Amino acid sequence: MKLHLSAPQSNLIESKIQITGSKSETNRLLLLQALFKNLKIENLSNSDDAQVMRNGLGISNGTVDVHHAGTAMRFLTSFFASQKGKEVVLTGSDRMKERPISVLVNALKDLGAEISYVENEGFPPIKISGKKLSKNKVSLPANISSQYISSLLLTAPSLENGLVLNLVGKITSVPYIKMTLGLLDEVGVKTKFEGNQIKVDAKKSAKEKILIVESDWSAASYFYSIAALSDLGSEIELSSYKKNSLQGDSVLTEIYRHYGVETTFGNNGITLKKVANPNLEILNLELSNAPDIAQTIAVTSFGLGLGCHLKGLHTLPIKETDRLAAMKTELEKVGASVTITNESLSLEPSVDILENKVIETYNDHRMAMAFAPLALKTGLYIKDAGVVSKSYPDFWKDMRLIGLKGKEA
Ligand SMILES: O=C(O)C1=C[C@@H](OP(=O)(O)O)[C@@H](O)[C@H](O)C1
Ligand SMILES: C=C(OP(=O)(O)O)C(=O)O
Repeated sequence: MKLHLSAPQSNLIESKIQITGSKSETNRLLLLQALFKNLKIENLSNSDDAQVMRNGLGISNGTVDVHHAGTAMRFLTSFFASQKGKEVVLTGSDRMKERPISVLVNALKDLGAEISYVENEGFPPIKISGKKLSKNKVSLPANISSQYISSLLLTAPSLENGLVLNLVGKITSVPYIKMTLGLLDEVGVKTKFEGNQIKVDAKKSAKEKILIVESDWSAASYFYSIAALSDLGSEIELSSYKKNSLQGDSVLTEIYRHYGVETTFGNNGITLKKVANPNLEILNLELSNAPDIAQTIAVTSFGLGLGCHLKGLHTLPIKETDRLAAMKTELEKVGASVTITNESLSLEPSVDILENKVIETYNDHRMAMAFAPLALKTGLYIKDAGVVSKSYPDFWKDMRLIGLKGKEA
């Protein structure tokens, strides 16, 4: 589906949006619910990624296809490997077959797991014969993806003696590891994270508990971008968010002050207000702890004609697409001057935005959602706009609530 986006009637935006539950929290809690049957979960994400995670957890024998869902692939690998009697082939989309998994497979094999590669060494699909894992200490690189670490941590309570992880190298996407530990703590699992070592105690059962998933902060980033690109006085209410969030992307509240957007908390949510014009200085950010909002920030900067230098982006090339290369290609299409390295993206200040260009989305929900706010400044086309359902199926419906109409082209 190709959508043509055009500016709303007025760039003074006033709206209230209820955003779906965090995809990251949801996929963690679904796995923990499979280990601790009496957990109840509310405000679950309605994303494709949550759906494939739920479906996968219900399969004991046969093929499990997680499509594009990275956390489902990584989290289910440890789950199946440590569940005696599970015999599965864990596969995904063509892109998923290019997203490396050897760090996790090697760690699980060191713990005694039985895993083999079905096609290419180091990549999905993988054949897993679940078994009781005897060992409980393992080292693994921490600078490639935090998901490998979260995967082992989530499964750790079901191991006979818990688990001790020694993390090698610079730890990336740290807030996601802390989210995992925070949720383990919430269900009563004892954990300790000191230096480069994480310990998780074994736990066979948990008390009945209702866990409420906070709405998705990465999804909130697109409304921050809209607020930044809109007129002074715009006000957008989003729910349901809280101040002491487990999500690292809540750093948006600080980052978007640079663009004149203030955040206030209240009524089980946040209100974004455009209170000032943007700071015209180049925005320098190190985003290794919030990789998923890099695309949003780059487009906001471009839409305001501002320069930015975003680094700490070394994980972007192995996500849904090579996000650095994709962002360079698509931003240059609309007139940006972009420089990328293997871990950074820099934008020169710009004056013109080329209108009615067709933005490719590369099977990446965040390519579609990051570019959508640019419609406040110029008409543009979004190709394969349905990709948003990976994390935010109601995205285009909510864009219409904001006044941003997408017409099928
Ligand atoms: O653990 C998680 O829920 C996630 C971790 C991050 O991946 P990396 O740790 O590979 O950066 C992030 O990009 C992804 O959207 C979700
Ligand atoms: C990278 C992402 O997800 P995953 O790694 O789970 O596919 C994302 O949602 O931006």
